[in-house]
Amino acid sequence: MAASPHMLDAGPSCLLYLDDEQAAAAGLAAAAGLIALPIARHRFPDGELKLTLPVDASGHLPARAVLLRSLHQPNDKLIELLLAARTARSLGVRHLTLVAPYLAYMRQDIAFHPGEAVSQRIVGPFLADLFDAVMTVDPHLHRVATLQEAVPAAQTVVVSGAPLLADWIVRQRPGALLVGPDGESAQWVAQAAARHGLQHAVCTKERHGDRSVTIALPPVNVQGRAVVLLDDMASTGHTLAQATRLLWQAGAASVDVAVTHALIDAASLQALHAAGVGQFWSTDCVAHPSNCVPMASALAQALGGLHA
Ligand SMILES: O=P(O)(O)OC[C@H]1O[C@H](OP(=O)(O)OP(=O)(O)O)[C@H](O)[C@@H]1O
Repeated sequence: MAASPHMLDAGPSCLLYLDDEQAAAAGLAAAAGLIALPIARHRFPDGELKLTLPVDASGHLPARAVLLRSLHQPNDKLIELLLAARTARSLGVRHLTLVAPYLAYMRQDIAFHPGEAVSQRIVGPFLADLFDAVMTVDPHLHRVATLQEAVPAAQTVVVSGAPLLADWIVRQRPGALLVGPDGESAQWVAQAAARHGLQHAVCTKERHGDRSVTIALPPVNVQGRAVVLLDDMASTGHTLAQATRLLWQAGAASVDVAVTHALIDAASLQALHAAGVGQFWSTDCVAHPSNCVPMASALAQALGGLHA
């Protein structure tokens, strides 16, 4: 079936997803009123990938489509996006939106040493070349003001997990003190605190290496307070572990953690608990046992705005 102007006007009509994100796709499709269609994957013995897109009886896809792919552990996934997006175009998709709840390769935004690849400046345009629009949640854009700068030439939409994390936190720890572990987290901590009239403060952090950071607590009295550390992501967990130790030393009554992106593995999470973290909560941007805050409704709402 060839794409008609009517179909283009009708908004996205399908949500394409890879087979390991069936649950996330079902949630987003239901919230957004889309039909979820799986892309089948086959890995050849030599490691190469074959994708098969879910075409209709005449071998086509709808004129508008959304591709859901959260980009944690991203290296294979970037090849998937390349194969899927180019194939979708050849099968009739004229407007293609990437929904990447976690957007990878945004953290290296400058060359810290001569010769380093500035990944954000390479992966962002790569995605812009494949997709008409790119949507993500709380991207890590330290020295870049907007996602549009990182992903030029595509329409960009940023959804925040902070309000929904705040709703969760206030139910679990009413009256908590929200603390951000570094300057960049201030944007999310302030937003979450304002939503429920919570007190908040932000640490300062110096990063020395992948697993080495120095943190200083803000000048706020944490004695006897239920503290919730709020950040965009936990990866090795060293940032949150160090902040947690300092908060306990300063007399906090409890320290829990809420993050948008739970990139942390089981061993690092265990180390975080050993450092004094009580509960560890996350949105479902990255599938993880700690997921307790679904993002489907917020993403669906943003998709509606994108295609309105
Ligand atoms: O769990 P971890 O391994 O500690 O990583 C997570 C931390 O890293 C990121 O900040 P980062 O230090 O990269 O901020 P920067 O952009 O200021 O370097 C992120 O915002 C977290 O605070």
